[in-house]
Amino acid sequence: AQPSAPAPISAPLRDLEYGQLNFLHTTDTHGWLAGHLHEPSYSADWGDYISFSLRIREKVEAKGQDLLVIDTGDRVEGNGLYDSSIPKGIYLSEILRHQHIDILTSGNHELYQQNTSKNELLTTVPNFRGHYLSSNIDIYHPKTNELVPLAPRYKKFTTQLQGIRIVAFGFLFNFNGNYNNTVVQPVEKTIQESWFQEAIQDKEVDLFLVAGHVPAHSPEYRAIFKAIRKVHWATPIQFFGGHQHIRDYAQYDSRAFALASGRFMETIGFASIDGLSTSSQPSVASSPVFKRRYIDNNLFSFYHHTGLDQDTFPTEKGREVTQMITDARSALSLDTVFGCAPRNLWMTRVPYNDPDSIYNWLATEVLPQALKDESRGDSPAVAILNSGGIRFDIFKGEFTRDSAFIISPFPNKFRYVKDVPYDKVQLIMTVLNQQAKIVSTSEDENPYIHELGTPGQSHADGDYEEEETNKATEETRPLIIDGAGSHQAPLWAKRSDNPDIFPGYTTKDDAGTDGDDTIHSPVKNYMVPNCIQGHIPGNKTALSETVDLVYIEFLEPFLVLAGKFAQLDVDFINESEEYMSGVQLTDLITTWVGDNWKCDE
Ligand SMILES: O=c1ccn([C@@H]2O[C@H](COP(=O)(O)O)[C@@H](O)[C@H]2O)c(=O)[nH]1
Ligand SMILES: [Zn+2]
Ligand SMILES: [Zn+2]
Repeated sequence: AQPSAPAPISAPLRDLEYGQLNFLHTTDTHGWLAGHLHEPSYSADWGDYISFSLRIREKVEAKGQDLLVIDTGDRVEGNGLYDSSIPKGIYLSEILRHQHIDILTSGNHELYQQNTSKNELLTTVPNFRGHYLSSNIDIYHPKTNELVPLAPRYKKFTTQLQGIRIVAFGFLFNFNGNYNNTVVQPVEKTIQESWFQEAIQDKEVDLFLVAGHVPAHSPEYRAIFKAIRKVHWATPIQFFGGHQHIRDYAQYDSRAFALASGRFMETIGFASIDGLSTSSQPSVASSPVFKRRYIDNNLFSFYHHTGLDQDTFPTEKGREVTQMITDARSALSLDTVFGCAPRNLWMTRVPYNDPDSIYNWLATEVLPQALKDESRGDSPAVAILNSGGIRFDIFKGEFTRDSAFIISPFPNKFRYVKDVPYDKVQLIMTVLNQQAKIVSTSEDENPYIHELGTPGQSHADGDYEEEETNKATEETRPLIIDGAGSHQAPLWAKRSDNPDIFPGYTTKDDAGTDGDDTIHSPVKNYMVPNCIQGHIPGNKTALSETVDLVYIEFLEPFLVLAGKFAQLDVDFINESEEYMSGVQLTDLITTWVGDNWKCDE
């Protein structure tokens, strides 16, 4: 039966512009497959996304067009649905696999821990066999210890309906923070290898598709673009990227574009290309036309773009996956409440030293009050955290087991070295927060910098003033509805008369300012330093000349470098010891919340 027409809802949405070949893209989902439970604008879950892609497929295939679904990595670390199970990821892998993904790749987060990359090799790659590509990652096979590609380097395939001939690759940016069971080869070196050179020599190609956990604007993608263009001066190239947690679209030339689709299941990226050649029509007269759209991940947008409604939109598979997510969250007790936050605490909505900054809260309350190694007696300490280790805001209200993993998912412990001159610690802080100047070896942006600070931000000039960004904002967040579950459309979606425009993503990219599907008003945002410090005890003036230098272990390689610049004669790797019996930041936060943030009876 014909689905009934959707209820007319007046709202400021831009439509999708379909083409001969269409794409849906996710990146940096970091375990947020339940969507955002407190933010209606991003409240659709992986089950809804499955329904959405099935419905879009029906729509485009009815017109004889093709659809490809892409994911570019960082699927793990960042949400209780992944991080709270033992072992990590057991529920997530099962939920993920129900989406049909045509091309997927690994991010850096799949490689930090030995078990995570092992799980990619033994579970995710087989779950997506024939679709998972890994052009520049090798792994020591856990059974044979042989160094093998994590997944096939590339593939050539032909689209179902039109016979568009595609050569696809799957890259990771030049990452060097991986555990030593994997090897990431720099992109620039990989593209000189014979398999890549042979792949791009193919003359019977209508499109090169480069999926990767690589920023849309990056030296890595420019190198791949140049390598392909050396052989094919006009063949269209569509890149999909990620890692910076931003919406972005880069134009390399009139036939080569790169789309990056945000983070944390806030965004479903859409791209389309018209005017491609095909196997049956190998030459076309006109130039291809590329389009892009960033879809806010909520049911209101999904209904709008599919032309369906709450009765006609859901698919059986989508409903089943939504149920799987609900069951997994319940099995993992993710709604267990540890305390109630008295106010919102923001990552970038306010300056990092503002009373409403999450970093200020950590530096002045959590670290001084909860981080203390009793074996160190009265020794004062300075504890250093990388801002990038804090992943999300805290909302006023219930602070749950899920919240703890959302804010601090990493299993990093604290380490320390004794009796470090206080002035050297401050010098180290200065060095860490100006890392860009010190480690940059070329004019290109150095990916090393991204390994320290808050994702999506560059700290090159060391200033932290207000700047406009395209992130979601506090004004979006008052839409939080007490007690609301997921599947909530934005509040304004319910107003059919004169919809308000709420602040949110207002993306500016190489194609202009019309990329977002939902029209928002812009917001301001603040830069965050690479690292913050907390004084233990908290009173700085009472510090003696030397302190214990405590740091989150992720920082150790950066401290080695910064220590050299500060002329501190400390061997961090051999002289440091575990602090407070190996407590992790997540546990520290949970304990502090339980002790300090009581819920009203
Ligand atoms: O153990 C870890 C691993 C990573 N980080 C931080 O994560 C970001 C990178 O995250 P993306 O999602 O790839 O952008 C990096 O800036 C590290 O600061 C960490 O703190 N601990
Ligand atoms: Zn990420
Ligand atoms: Zn990443």
